[in-house]
Amino acid sequence: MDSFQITAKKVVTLVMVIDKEQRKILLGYKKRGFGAHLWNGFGGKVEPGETVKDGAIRELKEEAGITVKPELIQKAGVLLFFFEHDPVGLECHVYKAYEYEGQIQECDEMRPQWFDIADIPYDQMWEDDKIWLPTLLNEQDPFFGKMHFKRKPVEGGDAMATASTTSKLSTAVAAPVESMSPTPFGAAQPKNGPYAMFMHHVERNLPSAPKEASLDGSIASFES
Ligand SMILES: Nc1[nH]c(=O)nc2c1ncn2[C@H]1C[C@H](O)[C@@H](COP(=O)(O)OP(=O)(O)OP(=O)(O)O)O1
Repeated sequence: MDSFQITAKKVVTLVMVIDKEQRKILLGYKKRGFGAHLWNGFGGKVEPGETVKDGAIRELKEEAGITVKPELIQKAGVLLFFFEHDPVGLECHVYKAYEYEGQIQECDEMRPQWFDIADIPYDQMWEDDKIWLPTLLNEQDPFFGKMHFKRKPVEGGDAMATASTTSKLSTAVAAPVESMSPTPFGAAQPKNGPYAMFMHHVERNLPSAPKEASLDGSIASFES
């Protein structure tokens, strides 16, 4: 486990927008950067001077064009990601929102699209999402998760999606969104990104949401 020891962490956010009535979830296709070519919630680094929640709201606006009021966005959990031989872990604060304002819009980083909750493209998402996203959707939050990743070998068919993945995506149910562009599939794409999940542990139904994780992988404090 020494190869997973971290000495620092980066705080990032992830927002899941859910339409309870229609049983749909808004995901974004990441066009570039960390996690490129995967579907995910909206989020990114928290900037100096802003709260984690404010960072989550800002990233949602930047990446999906929509606004959520601070009182209508709820902390669903914290995930701590460890990457082998990387001394910096990711502390990812996951939020959920059932209401939003504004028009959903694509940006240069993300292409938003609604998916039926029964048809979430887990095979084109970070591998850990299938572990904790059902927890959020089933309202078994707050949760705390620890996920350990190993880098996939560059060669080998396993690390690459095949044509069948492409066709699955094209059948995903989508509600109309302004200014959509086609997903640039065609060439081989990374399946679930360049990392393989090696180990995971999730605690569900916590009495309150974790606020911060310790470098040893435990919960340091809870939201008051
Ligand atoms: N294993 C994982 N599972 C997951 O579901 N989301 C992950 C993940 N690892 C990282 N993320 C998400 C969290 C966060 O929204 C984003 C990483 O934040 P980054 O700041 O690196 O991303 P960006 O390139 O979007 O940065 P910004 O420039 O801050 O927008 O990727």
